[in-house]
Amino acid sequence: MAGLRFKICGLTDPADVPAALLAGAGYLGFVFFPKSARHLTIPDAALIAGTVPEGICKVALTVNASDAELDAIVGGVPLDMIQLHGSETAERVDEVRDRFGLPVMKAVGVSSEEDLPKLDEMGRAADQLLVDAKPPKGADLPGGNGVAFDWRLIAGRRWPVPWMLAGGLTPENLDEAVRLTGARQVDVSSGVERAPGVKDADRIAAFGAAARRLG
Ligand SMILES: O=C(O)c1ccccc1NCC(=O)[C@H](O)[C@H](O)COP(=O)(O)O
Repeated sequence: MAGLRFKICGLTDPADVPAALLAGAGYLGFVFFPKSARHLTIPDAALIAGTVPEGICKVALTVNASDAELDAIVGGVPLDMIQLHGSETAERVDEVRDRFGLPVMKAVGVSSEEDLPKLDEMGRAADQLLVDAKPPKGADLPGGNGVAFDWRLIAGRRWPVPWMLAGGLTPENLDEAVRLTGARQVDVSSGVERAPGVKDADRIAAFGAAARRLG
């Protein structure tokens, strides 16, 4: 398989796009979740996504969104994929794919072995899996918390669809995370920020360099 592909998630500024592209990102994520510091309005997301060249996958990240909310997002922003990051069921994954005609990436939070069957279930339903850390107790956000899970839990596990490792990744720990899990796609948000919702071009470049070394 080709080199390590990565997604920079939670872009909030138009200047984040060239930084991510220069680093070699293959996916860019836009967060639609008002409690998040990375939340974008539809016009702001349209402005940023509109600058992304063809061939780079633009992902809308939503949490238990209704059809009406998804209608507004998909109707207002140029997108290539929908990420479902809430408690959506396999049936909802199918519904969203059918209604919007876009591939669906389903996020599953992992903190113990008990979470692994969910990965298998969603690996049969979704077009891609995002294998993320479960949020800490009491967290406001179901993802983007900058925490990692025990990567050994998924060592050697595979699913029938492409999957991405996420949760607490940084330029510094990417090597170990990939070595332990065998991931060929990864996702990062907090690890390339200087403050919640504020991406750091130098850290994005460092993440891209770490990904290239693993490619
Ligand atoms: O990033 C957010 O603010 C967010 C809000 C609500 C649901 C999910 C969210 N992020 C999901 C992602 O795909 C993150 O990139 C992923 O959880 C990894 O985040 P991090 O641990 O901060 O690198």
